[in-house]
Amino acid sequence: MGKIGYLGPKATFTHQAVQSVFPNEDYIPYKTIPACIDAVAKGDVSYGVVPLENTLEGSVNLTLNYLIHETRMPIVGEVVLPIRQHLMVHPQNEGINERLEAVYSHPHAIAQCHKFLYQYLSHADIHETSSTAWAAQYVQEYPERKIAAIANELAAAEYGLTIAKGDIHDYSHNHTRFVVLHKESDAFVPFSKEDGEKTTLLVQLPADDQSGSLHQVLSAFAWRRLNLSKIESRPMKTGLGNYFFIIDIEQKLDDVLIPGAISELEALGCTVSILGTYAYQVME
Ligand SMILES: O=C(O)C(=O)C[C@]1(C(=O)O)C=C[C@@H](O)C=C1
Repeated sequence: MGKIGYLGPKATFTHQAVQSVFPNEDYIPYKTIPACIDAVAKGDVSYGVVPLENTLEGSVNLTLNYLIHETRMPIVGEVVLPIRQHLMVHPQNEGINERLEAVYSHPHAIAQCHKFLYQYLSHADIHETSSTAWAAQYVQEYPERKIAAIANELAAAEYGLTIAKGDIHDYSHNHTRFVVLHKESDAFVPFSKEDGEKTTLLVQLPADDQSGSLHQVLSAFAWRRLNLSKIESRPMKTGLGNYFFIIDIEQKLDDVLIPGAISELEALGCTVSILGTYAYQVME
């Protein structure tokens, strides 16, 4: 299977996603999402796993931007995990919640707990880190400081922290989609079960902006009865008002329908790239 890269350090949510898809393999943690994607491109690891979207916070922009603008690595699989966020402190600081001076975590985790932080910890400074587990490790290293991390149970155990308050995410339906990347677009992913299939397209509208262009794009899918599960616009970074559209279709690339839709979009003057065609697994 080769080595599997992920957004580390040990005990991030991404680490959990990796373990659920690739049990008992060699894992390599990377400090950032771009470093993990580049490791796949350079062949330092065979597969890379990075977060893509959260139910409460939406897309992980860093992942999307890097995959679109910097290093196009095919998506070969997706895993969806339930996300439970906990507030954790060094055991020496148990019971000091009201006197906490700062809270550390990944921006997405902080955003998932906004209401909790506003209600109970508005006196504390909030610091963003490259991952939740990085924040937990930092709290472990500074027992003399009155600080906490927001991270998962695995991180509390890995870094010897005490959970001061469990399940602090603002809405119970909290899930994150993680994508599996590989240099070969048809690489095998050892899912224990498959819950569905998807194809992700990147569509650029014709340069001469005309009324109804997006409507025509959507029609190409609608009359073929291709169900879409997501459409999102992302800046092309060429000027205000210039966007790509990322479109998820609820099926794998076939011989007729999706190629037909792509040809129709190209005839309309769109530029279309396939970011991946893959199966996904939903973990309980
Ligand atoms: O920091 C982590 O533990 C991650 O795996 C990153 C990440 C994210 O980017 O969304 C993954 C899942 C949670 O939604 C919060 C953080």
